[in-house]
Amino acid sequence: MSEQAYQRLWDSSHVTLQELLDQELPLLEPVPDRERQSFHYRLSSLYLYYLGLLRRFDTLYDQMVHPQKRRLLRRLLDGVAGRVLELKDDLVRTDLSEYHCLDHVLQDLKLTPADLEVPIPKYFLLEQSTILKERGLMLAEILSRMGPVTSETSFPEMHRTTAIILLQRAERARQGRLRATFMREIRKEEERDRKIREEGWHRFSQDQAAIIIQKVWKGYLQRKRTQHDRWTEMEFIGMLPSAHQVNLRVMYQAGLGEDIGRLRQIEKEEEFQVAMVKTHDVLRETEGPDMKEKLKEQIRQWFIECHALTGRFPDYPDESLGGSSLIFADKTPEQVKMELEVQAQESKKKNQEKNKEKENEKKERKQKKEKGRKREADTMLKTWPSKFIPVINAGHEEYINMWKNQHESIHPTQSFDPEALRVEKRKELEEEIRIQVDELMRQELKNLHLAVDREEGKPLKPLKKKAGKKTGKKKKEKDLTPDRSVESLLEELVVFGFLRKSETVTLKDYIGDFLYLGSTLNLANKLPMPSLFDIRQNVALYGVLRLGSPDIHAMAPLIRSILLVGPSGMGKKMLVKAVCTETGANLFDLSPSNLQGKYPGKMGVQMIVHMVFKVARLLQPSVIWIGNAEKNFYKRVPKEEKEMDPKRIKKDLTKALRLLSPGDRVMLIGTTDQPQLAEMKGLCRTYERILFMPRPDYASRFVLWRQMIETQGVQVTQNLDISALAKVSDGYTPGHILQAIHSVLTERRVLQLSKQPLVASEFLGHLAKLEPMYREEEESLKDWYFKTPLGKRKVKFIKDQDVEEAKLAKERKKRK
Ligand SMILES: Nc1ncnc2c1ncn2[C@@H]1O[C@H](COP(=O)(O)OP(=O)(O)OP(=O)(O)O)[C@@H](O)[C@H]1O
Repeated sequence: MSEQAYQRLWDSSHVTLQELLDQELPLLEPVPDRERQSFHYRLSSLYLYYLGLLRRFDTLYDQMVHPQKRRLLRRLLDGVAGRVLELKDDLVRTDLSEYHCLDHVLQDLKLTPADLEVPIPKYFLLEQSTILKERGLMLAEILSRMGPVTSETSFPEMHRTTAIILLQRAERARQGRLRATFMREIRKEEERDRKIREEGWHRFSQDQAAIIIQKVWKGYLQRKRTQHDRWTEMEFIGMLPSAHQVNLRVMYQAGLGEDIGRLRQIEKEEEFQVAMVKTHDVLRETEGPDMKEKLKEQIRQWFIECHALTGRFPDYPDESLGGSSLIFADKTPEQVKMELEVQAQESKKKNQEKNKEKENEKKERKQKKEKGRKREADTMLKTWPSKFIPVINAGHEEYINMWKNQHESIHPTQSFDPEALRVEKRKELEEEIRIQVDELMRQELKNLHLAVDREEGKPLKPLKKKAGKKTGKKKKEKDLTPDRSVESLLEELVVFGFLRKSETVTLKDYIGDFLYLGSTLNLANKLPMPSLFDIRQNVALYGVLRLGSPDIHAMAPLIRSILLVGPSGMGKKMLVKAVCTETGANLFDLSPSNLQGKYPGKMGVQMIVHMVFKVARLLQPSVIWIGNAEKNFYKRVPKEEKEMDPKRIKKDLTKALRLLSPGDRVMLIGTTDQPQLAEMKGLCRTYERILFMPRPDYASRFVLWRQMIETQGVQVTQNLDISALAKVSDGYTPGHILQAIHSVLTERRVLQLSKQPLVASEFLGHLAKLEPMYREEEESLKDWYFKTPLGKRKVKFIKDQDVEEAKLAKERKKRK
């Protein structure tokens, strides 16, 4: 795509953005609970539109070359991503569930399930590629120093004689097979000769022979042609995948174009960086002295005017209040003075009021609890004020003022706009000079106070105590390793196996389809179970988008931990690895089994938790993974695990988690397949979001079979009935399906495929050997989920709805 095409895409994106911003205000108005459905619909459509915008801004930021436009695009991209996260939060509160059935909204907006996929901004990895490489090298170096890895890669030892016997046996078998084939051929030939001898050759005339050959050949040709026509027609109507040779070339060319675009970006960015420094220096030299003098003159004028009006020189505004910039905010000197005094008085009043409020609050809380139940019946739904809308709005305005409809003719080489750069740098310089001038003028004013008013100038007290108190409430973490470098801590964590090298798995590799009947099930008052698509989407939202960018993390609703709950083989570990791959995060392993025998005692646990969280924060983004998370919260520790003492980490973990604040891109991800064994309160308090993963449905199983077979390098043909496989594998997890595929598609079987096509029945034997997930197991997991805080609220909501519907039905009957 050319730069002009990207500009057009940008222009059209802002038309959509404008429409969305217009829809934002009405959302802030509270809506009664009975309008929940329409409120949910509005939220969902906004969410879907923002997702579309996120996709577009990602493409634009990835491909546009102009450095100034890219800076704005980055802000817009982060803003929209943050807004998506906020809307997701609102959706969870409205739906009382982590999963949302948006099929009807998709249908109304003429979108496809692919539009619901959460795009992962490409810059997450591209812009930190060097850091990631360095980190990878450091890890590899530490691992290599530790010596060869033991158990995992080593093979079972075999005695020499046994090995020779094995080889001999294999060789004799090979020779035997060859001889058998040879003998079969000889026997066939003998048979043929015998038949000819007995029956004699059938003599054809030349014409007869020609006709027979033509008949066979023409038949063969026609069959081939018909088959080819049939395939092309099937391809045309989308019943068969199209031949991929064409796609590969096109894809390769597109990829090449994108890479060239990125190289041009780097070139233009470097040019822009040099120009920024140069412009700043030039402006400071040419306009700086004038600016300084002018500013001094204006401030002096303000001193004099104030003195003439109030009889004394004013107090200089403190730097924390904006210094002299406060003076030039289109206000008279009296107004400024009044405002400053009022602020000082207000802060005093507020302190007094606070004490009173605290007492009142206690009383109110009691009353509220009583009223709570009554009020719940007529709750009001509304979205929380957004932190990202102001960012998006500012970006939108900047676009309208500077970049709207700018076509290639204005910046043919995609170099920066020097005039815009000068305006920006001038503002920066003004601010810089203002701070210097403020210092000087503060001194001058002090002298004036002494000389004329004969008093010491009182510096205005900044109103920062309030803010200080708030942050002061949070306990500061005690550094248990103040004298150790990050490198040494890192090395220790690697040596003890707490910091691991994560496998490269992308989120796209997590196969799973959309739930197409969600709203229909909802209408029938049946609770739809989440699909694998929903799970992938939630992991992208909670894990990837939050950890990928510091700007998004700092402002988005804070989520420090998630818990993946599902039967074994559902891909929980795979998702943890995918989060690490997509964001370049470090993977720390604090699973109970990994802690066993390491860092004993109370102090030991405290130290390891401290070290992990400290390094995770310093080298963010980081994922701290706890496998079998239920063990940390066991209701009763099993006898065989008493020695492991899995609960010892619980306290320190919760404490360390609480200390994570916005901007600390560290996420705790727990995985468990037996949450029932844990005590609910502790588990739900530690893990803020619980993502339930039930067994895959038919649609997901269908794509799982197809894609997993294809990733083994096997083209799925019509001989393989995937639908039948999807049907019979109900109850099996993706892990099971993968296992069955691995058992069937051995190297030998893959080589035979051209002669002996793959059929569904081959998989059945292997599948039957695996233990499926039984209904009781699934029911018990579901029961557990509906006892979690969010699950409980959902169940209660459905019950209330049922009661209301029953009432309405009764009333209707009475009226009849
Ligand atoms: N949706 C999926 N798409 C592709 N592969 C999957 C999917 N789900 C699971 N797998 C594969 O199945 C195998 C088992 O997955 P994984 O070990 O992540 O499951 P798990 O839920 O963590 O199991 P456990 O609870 O036993 O630890 C892995 O090889 C993984 O790649």
